[in-house]
Amino acid sequence: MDSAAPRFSAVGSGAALELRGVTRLFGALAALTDVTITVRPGERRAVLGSNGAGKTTLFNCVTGDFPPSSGTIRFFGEDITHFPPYERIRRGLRRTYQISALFPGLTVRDNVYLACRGVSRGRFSPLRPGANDALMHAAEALIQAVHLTPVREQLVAELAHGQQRQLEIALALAGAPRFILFDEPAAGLSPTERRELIDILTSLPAHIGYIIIEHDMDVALRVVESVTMMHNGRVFKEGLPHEIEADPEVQELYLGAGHE
Ligand SMILES: Nc1ncnc2c1ncn2[C@@H]1O[C@H](COP(=O)(O)OP(=O)(O)OP(=O)(O)O)[C@@H](O)[C@H]1O
Repeated sequence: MDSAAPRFSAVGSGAALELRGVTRLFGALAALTDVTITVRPGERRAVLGSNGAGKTTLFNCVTGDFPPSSGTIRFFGEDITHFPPYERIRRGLRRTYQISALFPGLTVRDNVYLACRGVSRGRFSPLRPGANDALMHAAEALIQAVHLTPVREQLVAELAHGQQRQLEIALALAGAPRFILFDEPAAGLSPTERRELIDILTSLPAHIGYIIIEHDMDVALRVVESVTMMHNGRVFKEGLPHEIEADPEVQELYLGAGHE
């Protein structure tokens, strides 16, 4: 993204997400070792690395799915290292999963509405919402943001795979997030669906930063302005997308290892 520098200055200078010396052990295995990463508000970062590099473990530590063994994690300046996941969600952190978390028997609109309702702190009537319901308006806006307006009345089970992935992004956008962790959003997508995904991610509001784990380099490097390369649970390299792409060590370690 060429306009990265002006976009950052417009959204603030403190860190959105800051990991300091994060280590995560599973018995004798160190899935993460002394990982230090700083992501600014509004920044979009790819975390790349071969299988087992520690990418998913990194996400799990940030979301609170399991805590780090040592080190600290700050979210917009606040130490969240030992917060339960829901407290992180309340502060505007979201995540998508490789495995779908959708309700297949409900429509697109109902899925997004329920997500909006789930992260809202208001009280609700048990009656079905009307068209003027504020949360319903919010849901419609999110459906539009992920290009699903034409299929909003369809059941999720009837959607194409790519549309389901788009819907997952809408759910992550519910309730004014400040930062999103995207876990391989391009997995299993067709070339057309990948282009659509790139369009959706690059059109997100400027203040929403994210980290994306993505094996598809064509997608990853087009939707971020910075890259962290991991290897064996450690940060191996950081840089701009074109620097990482051209780096001989990265090419040998990752690009040459079956990833295109
Ligand atoms: N719950 C767990 N229990 C034991 N070991 C785990 C657990 N989760 C991850 N690991 C191990 O930690 C290391 C890092 O795994 P992780 O899933 O974070 O890597 P990854 O970079 O996300 O890989 P992939 O690209 O295959 O998803 C691996 O050796 C993995 O086997």
